[in-house]
Amino acid sequence: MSAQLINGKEIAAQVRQQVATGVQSRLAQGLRAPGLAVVLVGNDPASKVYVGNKRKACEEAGIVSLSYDLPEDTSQQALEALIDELNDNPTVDGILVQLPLPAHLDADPILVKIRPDKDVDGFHPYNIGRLMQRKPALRPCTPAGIITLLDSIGTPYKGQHAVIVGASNIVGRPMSMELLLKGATTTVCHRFTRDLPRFVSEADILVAAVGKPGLIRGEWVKPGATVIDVGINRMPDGTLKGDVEFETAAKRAAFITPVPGGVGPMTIATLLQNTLYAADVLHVDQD
Ligand SMILES: Nc1nc(=O)c2c([nH]1)NC[C@@H]1CN(c3ccc(C(=O)N[C@@H](CCC(=O)O)C(=O)O)cc3)C=[N+]21
Ligand SMILES: [Mg+2]
Repeated sequence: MSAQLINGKEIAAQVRQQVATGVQSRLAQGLRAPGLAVVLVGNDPASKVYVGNKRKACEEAGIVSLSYDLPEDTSQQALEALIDELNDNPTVDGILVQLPLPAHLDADPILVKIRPDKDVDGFHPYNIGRLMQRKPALRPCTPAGIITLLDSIGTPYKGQHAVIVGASNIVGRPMSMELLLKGATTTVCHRFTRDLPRFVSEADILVAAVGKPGLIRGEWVKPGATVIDVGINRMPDGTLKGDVEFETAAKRAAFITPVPGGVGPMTIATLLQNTLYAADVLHVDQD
């Protein structure tokens, strides 16, 4: 392997420590600790693990985590009523509704209902619009966390070709806006892209966010590229595998993120940053 590993776990720990310091400084000023409401509907085992990790990370940083575990058969109306209540609760700075929701629920009206200044996932159309118009407010956690990783290795951005594989609302699309804001020339590839290997081979910065294990072949990677793997694919043997064929890609790349221990921990650390930002900067005197 010639690539240098980007240690997301370590950088995430540093970010969480910075957040903890920010929380301490609020307390020293006589302000309350930031509060994050985490809403989980149903019993999806993966969601339970993720939500558990988020709550634990909050508590370690001194953020108060308010848990709302709702039954699988929760109605759209009941979930929307909870959002109204959390929007009006002055001790709640951030609201996170874990996705995916059970099939009978429609996520869009829920996400639009969250007050944009409490939208710590950055999924509200207001926050997406702000990012698109290069005045980001609350930014989606995974793409923002990836920018923290790229900054940590001194990525030059300007003049670089960033290629994003995957065009989802939560990763690919906001990732393209983040990289464009940094001055990269940005291409988004997706299921209808013809000749994916050609685009990948031209990427100075490659972000893979498709959810297909090993889709990106190591031989496609441009020598010296920075490779960011967002894929978290649970294999039948229980191990996690990224979207990038790691061993071969690492021979050609200059920098690469591992799975696990790369992007995933950064998503959670950025959620904590967003919650502190919502409390410190976007605070509207509700109380
Ligand atoms: N409203 C909402 N916001 C989200 O941010 C959100 C969501 N819904 N739904 C699901 C996805 C997924 N996601 C991850 C967070 C951390 C890890 C993470 O910590 N991964 C560890 C491994 C964890 C494991 O072992 O499974 C790692 O990559 O090292 C992974 C995935 C947040 N998501
Ligand atoms: Mg606020």
